[in-house]
Amino acid sequence: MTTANFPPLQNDLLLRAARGEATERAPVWVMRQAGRYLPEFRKVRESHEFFEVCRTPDLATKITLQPVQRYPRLLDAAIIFSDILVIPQAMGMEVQMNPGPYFPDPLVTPEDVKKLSPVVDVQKELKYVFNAITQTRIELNGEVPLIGFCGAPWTLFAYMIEGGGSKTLQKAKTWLFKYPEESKALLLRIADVCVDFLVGQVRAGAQLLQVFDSWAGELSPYDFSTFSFPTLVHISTNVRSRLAAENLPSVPMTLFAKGANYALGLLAEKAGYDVLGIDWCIDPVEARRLVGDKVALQGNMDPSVLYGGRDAIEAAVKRMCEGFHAGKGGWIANLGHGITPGVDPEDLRWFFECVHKYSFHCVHVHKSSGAPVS
Ligand SMILES: Cc1c2[nH]c(c1CCC(=O)O)Cc1[nH]c(c(CCC(=O)O)c1C)Cc1[nH]c(c(CCC(=O)O)c1C)Cc1[nH]c(c(C)c1CCC(=O)O)C2
Repeated sequence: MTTANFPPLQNDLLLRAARGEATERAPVWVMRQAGRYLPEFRKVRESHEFFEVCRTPDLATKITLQPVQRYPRLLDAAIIFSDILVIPQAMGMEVQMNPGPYFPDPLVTPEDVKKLSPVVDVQKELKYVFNAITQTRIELNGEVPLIGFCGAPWTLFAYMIEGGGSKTLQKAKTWLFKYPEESKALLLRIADVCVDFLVGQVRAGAQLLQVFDSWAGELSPYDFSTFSFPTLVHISTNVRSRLAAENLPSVPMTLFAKGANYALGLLAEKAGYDVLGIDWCIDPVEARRLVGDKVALQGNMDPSVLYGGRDAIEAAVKRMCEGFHAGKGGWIANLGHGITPGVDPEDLRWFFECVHKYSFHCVHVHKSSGAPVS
């Protein structure tokens, strides 16, 4: 099976919105949509370890499809079931999930970089992700596009040094400020693995790529532009040139730099992504003002609104739709971060239904009256 003979795509709302084209309503999906809030996901996890699921294409495919099957005609994208931490594993580090990420042997000083594999054969090390993507593309049967992803170098660097989650990122920041040159070298080394990984995902069948810089918001604007931003540009530039050189589809690219709302103008202007994801700490109108019409936006309802019941969800979705539709440019409806365990799957269904209802309304009114919606 090659990319050319996958089943034809029946719903291209996501891809059109990502390219900034007008859509009849906003496409919608949610980060972590195949996850612990779903009983069918937890059922699979009862008998399989987290990374075992990632490494077994049958299981990764099954879980990727779970939300698509549960919410037929409501969901406009699938995202491959995997984790950002497969890159540190491919670079030679051990990572466990118990229940959060845990690295038994993190990088403590720049000396430890020697412990990483000198050359990473991404095609071999992450073949299981590529196989899962190809299998999912086949089983999706063209229903919705499939998103591939990776972690951004700064976020991965932080995990590799902290050895897991952290409130202050004290160890990772010690590296940045004490060993800036060694830090930049390691960040670029991770970025090169990201490039190979993302290109491989498109070769395997991914139709849009998202880079998650989940810890971008922990950096000052200066440190973000010094340490993270150059690696994000490295990724977008090299992925695009490699896709062109290898005659692969030029898929849209999304960057979600969580918390880096201070950098939205810079990112829209110079990072080289088609879509910028935003969290809930910025108003959609303000985000659109900062990025102009250069990129599509993705986001941004606070995931915790999903705990607030139907009226709260409907009001928040309506407000979000009005905010995003008030400006020009593409919009992909999403949460401002991943969906959390404990959300009732029926409340997520309601979120999708509200996006269908209100984003249609906004576009419609906008077009027919020529005036922004009140
Ligand atoms: C930081 C990060 C990680 N992983 C990821 C990020 C970036 C997005 C973000 O900021 O949330 C990305 C990720 N992780 C997972 C996906 C799958 C696709 C999807 O549904 O979006 C994606 C895109 C599955 C997962 N990754 C993980 C789970 C839950 C683990 C389980 O099954 O027990 C899932 C479904 C575990 C994971 N993986 C990670 C953490 C911190 C945790 C534990 C805490 C948590 O669950 O949020 C690292």
